[in-house]
Amino acid sequence: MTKRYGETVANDDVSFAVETGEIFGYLGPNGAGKTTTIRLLLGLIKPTSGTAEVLGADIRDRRALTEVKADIGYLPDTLGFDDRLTGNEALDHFARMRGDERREELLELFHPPLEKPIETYSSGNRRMLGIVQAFMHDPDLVIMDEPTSGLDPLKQDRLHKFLEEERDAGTTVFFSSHVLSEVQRVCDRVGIIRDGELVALEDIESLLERSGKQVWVHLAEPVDEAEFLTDQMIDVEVVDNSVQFTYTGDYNALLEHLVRYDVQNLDIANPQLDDVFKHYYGEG
Ligand SMILES: Nc1ncnc2c1ncn2[C@@H]1O[C@H](COP(=O)(O)OP(=O)(O)OP(=O)(O)O)[C@@H](O)[C@H]1O
Repeated sequence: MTKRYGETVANDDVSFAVETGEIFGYLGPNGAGKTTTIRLLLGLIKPTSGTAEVLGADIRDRRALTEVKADIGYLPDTLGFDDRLTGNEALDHFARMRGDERREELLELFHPPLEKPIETYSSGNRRMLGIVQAFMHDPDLVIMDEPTSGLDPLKQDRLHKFLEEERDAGTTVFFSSHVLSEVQRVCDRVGIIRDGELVALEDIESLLERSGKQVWVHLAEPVDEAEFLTDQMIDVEVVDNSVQFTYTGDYNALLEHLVRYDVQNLDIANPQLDDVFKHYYGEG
């Protein structure tokens, strides 16, 4: 799909598939184009060119999309509730449109103050009401725009566990985020969007694997950069006797290289998604 706003290409020929029963993370910084994709998928805006299918319905086919929406849950970035309603009244409103067979069960996990008007809610309480609303009709597919924003760490954790349970029960989850650690923790696959373009589309494991190892070495003597560094070491930082780098080459070659030095301390770890992310968003 492509979506233009005048000169701005908010989505530039974005193409991906989300498999049934997976948690797909849609990652990118502010303004990258995540909300645009989500609004396109829900038929709230029209693509400039291209199209997509959601649960078999073409997003340009209003009638087909309306039919499948009974099986879709949607958590928007800003909730379109009438603020004068109480939480209960808002949920009643959505229940009349789509059903609410899981309402009570969800309210045990996420419990906004239902008797109060929404205009008095904190952002976390708004988000919780939105989560209950998105799941209470037991949808097959849930699309969420930054679902954890505004939630405290315990509630975030609760949502992550809940999403994993839903996925295990067969629900398909698509959510956008700019929080790398949450995508790394809960998602099966990730699409990374930058300036409207999809720059990576992979399962988390292979994204991390392809991204090498994070190595930290402390030598007995100051590091002689000219002698020590090889082409397979990238993002190098040298401070006195210590050197830190991302290693992308053959592991045996690294070990053979290191035995030539008096190594006092060594740490080799998988990169965090943050480090991977820097490759896509860092300068150059
Ligand atoms: N209605 C609009 N009119 C003009 N430009 C828009 C409109 N909606 C979005 N844009 C532009 O499209 C680009 C992508 O915006 P979008 O909201 O999709 O990003 P995002 O990744 O969801 O960002 P955030 O994380 O801040 O919500 C931005 O440059 C934004 O300014």
